Amino acid sequence: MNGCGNEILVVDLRAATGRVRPEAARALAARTETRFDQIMAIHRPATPGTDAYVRILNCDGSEAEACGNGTRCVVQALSAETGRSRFTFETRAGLILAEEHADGTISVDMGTPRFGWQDIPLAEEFRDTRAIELQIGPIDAPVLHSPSVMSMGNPHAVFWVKEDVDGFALDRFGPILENHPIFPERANISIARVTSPSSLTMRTWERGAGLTRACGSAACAAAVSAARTRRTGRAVAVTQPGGTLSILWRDDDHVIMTGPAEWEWSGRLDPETGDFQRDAAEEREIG
Ligand SMILES: N[C@@H](CCC[C@H](N)C(=O)O)C(=O)O
Repeated sequence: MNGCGNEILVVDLRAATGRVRPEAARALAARTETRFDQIMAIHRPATPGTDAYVRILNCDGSEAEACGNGTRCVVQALSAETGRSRFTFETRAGLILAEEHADGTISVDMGTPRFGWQDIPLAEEFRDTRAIELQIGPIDAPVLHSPSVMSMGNPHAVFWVKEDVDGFALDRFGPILENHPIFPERANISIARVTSPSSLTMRTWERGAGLTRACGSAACAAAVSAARTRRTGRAVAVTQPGGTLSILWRDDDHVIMTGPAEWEWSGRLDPETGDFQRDAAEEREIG
């Protein structure tokens, strides 16, 4: 499936006992046919009252706490299977509530943002995480500097720019910043530009996945950081190369992300080895 072009393998392991091994994830990611940004592995619920436990893997085999675009894909897959529209998932970041609307778009309650340096986490104390001392490029003329940092369940840094976000070599700066010692658990790195009091454009270098066409949690992080720094209001349309998401930072502090999900193809996977066989059925669209 994909969520705004973020390539997602939704792996149904509810009837299985195993897990997707990191080696299997890397093998799948290495093949053109099964290349992906994240795996959303659906397991039987671990906690009463939830519909599933969802384990999230990046294409480098690392685990992530949150994945907004992938969560919308899981909702659409389970809604197509069950006819239900509301779901509660458990992830490493906690409980996630989501709902499919009549027009096919899906809203995910991404939880509440955290701004404390230990919560993100950062390697050293920063009292104000709206803009931290971090820069890349020549010391006296940095290309990117002073990012807003926060946790949306997973760590994010958002660099604010005034120019077109496509003009920055994120493929070059992304890996350096993702692995900067200030981020002991690495970080998702975004470049964002405010285009109006209610809109942003952005690009993201994802932790464990590299450049992607969209990142839901990064869109939430950028929208919250924009509102927190008084660059925008609390309802923002965030446009990424793969499409636009609506983000609302509600007054109760919860962040609601709304956008599409799209089914592409299916197949059978061995989660131990990554062996994969695509179904004969041709591409179809749900929702
Ligand atoms: N694409 C995702 C984010 C996936 C996880 C991220 N790369 C991480 O390691 O934190 C999204 O849509 O949120």
